[in-house]
Amino acid sequence: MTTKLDEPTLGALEERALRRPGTFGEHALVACDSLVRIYQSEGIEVQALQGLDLLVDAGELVAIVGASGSGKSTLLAVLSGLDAPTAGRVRVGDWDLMAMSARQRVDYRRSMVGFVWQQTARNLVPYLTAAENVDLPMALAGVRRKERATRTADLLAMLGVASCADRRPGQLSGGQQQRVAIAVGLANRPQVLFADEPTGELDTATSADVLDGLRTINRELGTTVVVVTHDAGVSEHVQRTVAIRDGRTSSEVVRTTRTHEDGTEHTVAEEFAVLDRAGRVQLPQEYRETLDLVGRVRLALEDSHISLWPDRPRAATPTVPDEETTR
Ligand SMILES: Nc1ncnc2c1ncn2[C@@H]1O[C@H](COP(=O)(O)OP(=O)(O)OP(=O)(O)O)[C@@H](O)[C@H]1O
Repeated sequence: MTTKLDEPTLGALEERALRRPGTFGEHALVACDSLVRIYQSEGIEVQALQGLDLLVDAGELVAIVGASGSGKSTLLAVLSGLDAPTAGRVRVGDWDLMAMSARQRVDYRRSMVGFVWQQTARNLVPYLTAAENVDLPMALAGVRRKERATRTADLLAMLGVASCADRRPGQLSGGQQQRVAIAVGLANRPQVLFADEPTGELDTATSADVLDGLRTINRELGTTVVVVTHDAGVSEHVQRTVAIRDGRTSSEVVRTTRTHEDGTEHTVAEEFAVLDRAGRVQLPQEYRETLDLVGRVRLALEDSHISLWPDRPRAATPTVPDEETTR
């Protein structure tokens, strides 16, 4: 989106980011604090990230969803060390991505993080077999041949593609290619695997297989996984889904498994709005439409919650139903 007059200036955003205390998300593995990324394109400013906050704990499997243009790829480019934000802070493990030299950036990309991209051609070398593709990053990192062979076999087996070891990418289905790509991304034991639309070119059934592969490696190896997608259906496969809107985190869905008294289990999905550090909260569109919330709204602090309702004559709002409460 283009810059509007009432949007904060870059200077103001930078100043705000620097004012923040340094402890934000100190226990998280991935911490994005007020990330801003502004592109200059033919004299027009595009604010792809507008103060985005995101925390991911070690061992989590998180999906980041958002409409086209919401800033997902920009965020992933920053987290993968390919792009630098205009302002804000970003840390992955002990790596401060704002202060890395070119050399450190290469080390970071080789040792700390792994990637799976939407285009399989970007993930796999076409003239190498699946096993050779998994072997390659380890060979470049100087891992001994025997250890490489064991790890390659283990990863391909874990991802259900052991039988594809001697085939080239062109001889594999799209889903098999992406599962081999996950193995390649994990070869050098990264702490985090970033996947950008890994199921974007696949049908629903094959997508489920690939997501299952991500869940398996998250569970078996403990690798933290961040999947970026425009497919809201992915949220059914992960514990936490973070929605991005207009370059900011807007809401989160957390799925937990609860056990009934009779021992049966069921999954509960709870939606949360995300309050940013300036106190802004984005109300879900359906809430705004249902209550016709536009422009100025009434706000009241209650004992345990905040009430918010349309700015209409008082007679029309004698009580505040629970549904109008923000969380
Ligand atoms: N290199 C660039 N130059 C100028 N504008 C850019 C550039 N890259 C991205 N943008 C703009 O930044 C905004 C966010 O883009 P981004 O690609 O991060 O969104 P996205 O959520 O990944 O979208 P999609 O799902 O379509 O890939 C968009 O308005 C886009 O046009």
